[in-house]
Amino acid sequence: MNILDKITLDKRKEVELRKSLIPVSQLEQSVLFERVTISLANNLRHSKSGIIAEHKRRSPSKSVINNTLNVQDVAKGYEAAGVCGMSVLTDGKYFGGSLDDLLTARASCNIPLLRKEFIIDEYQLLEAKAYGADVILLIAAILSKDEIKQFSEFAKTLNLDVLLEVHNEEELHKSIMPSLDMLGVNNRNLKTFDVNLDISKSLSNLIPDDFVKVSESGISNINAIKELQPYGYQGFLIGENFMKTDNPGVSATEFIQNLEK
Ligand SMILES: O=P(O)(O)OC[C@@H](O)[C@@H](O)c1c[nH]c2ccccc12
Repeated sequence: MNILDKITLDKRKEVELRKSLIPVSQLEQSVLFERVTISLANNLRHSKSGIIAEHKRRSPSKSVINNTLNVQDVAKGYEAAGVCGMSVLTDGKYFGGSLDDLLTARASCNIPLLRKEFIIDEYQLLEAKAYGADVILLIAAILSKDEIKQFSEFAKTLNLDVLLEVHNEEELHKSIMPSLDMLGVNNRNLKTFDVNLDISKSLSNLIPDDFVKVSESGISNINAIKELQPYGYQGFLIGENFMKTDNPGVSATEFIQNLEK
């Protein structure tokens, strides 16, 4: 079994337990259900740099990235750096994150927050909303076309932006539908962890112009972004490059200043 199958299998069990612990009616009572969300897609459309900065403590491909930071400082630092949005990993087992991280980030900044999660159930979208997300991620590799449609349409009823992630042409073809806001190309193969920026380049012309194009993973310098911009990318999701430093906010600040120079 590949790692993605394993993560998805574990996630199904986890979500069943979560549902038994916190009923939908309770999630819907969160004050954050009343909050007016901020659109990441809009921010990206109007930004020169288009950086989405991620909070990621560890990953199955890299083990520990940073264990000493706290989410509050990272969120404040990213906001001060002028990022378009922040991605918060909420998977515990493989990435060391939690929904509490999302809530802490929400309490610490006013930028769009992406719940970075392996979504396999509508319940997780209600959680995303209840814990303060503005955007959800849907991963084409683990979802059917019908599920992508169902989850993205449900997200829109909650006023959440939808970022759909693909890694190859087949995933892209099954995914294109009007209920998505952004199309992300993951440069990392989630089954093998190989990273190659050429994937963003080769898929770019197959993505219709009405979606904001986002390039994800393995971006470690501004040259990578300068190379990807001519292919129409307006968003760049960066995790490790910032999180591996002692001060991700300062790293993001310097990165954005150099990029906008
Ligand atoms: O740390 P990186 O290489 O900059 O990558 C960030 C982000 O793209 C990556 O964490 C990611 C992209 N898609 C995902 C899906 C699930 C978990 C994680 C991810």
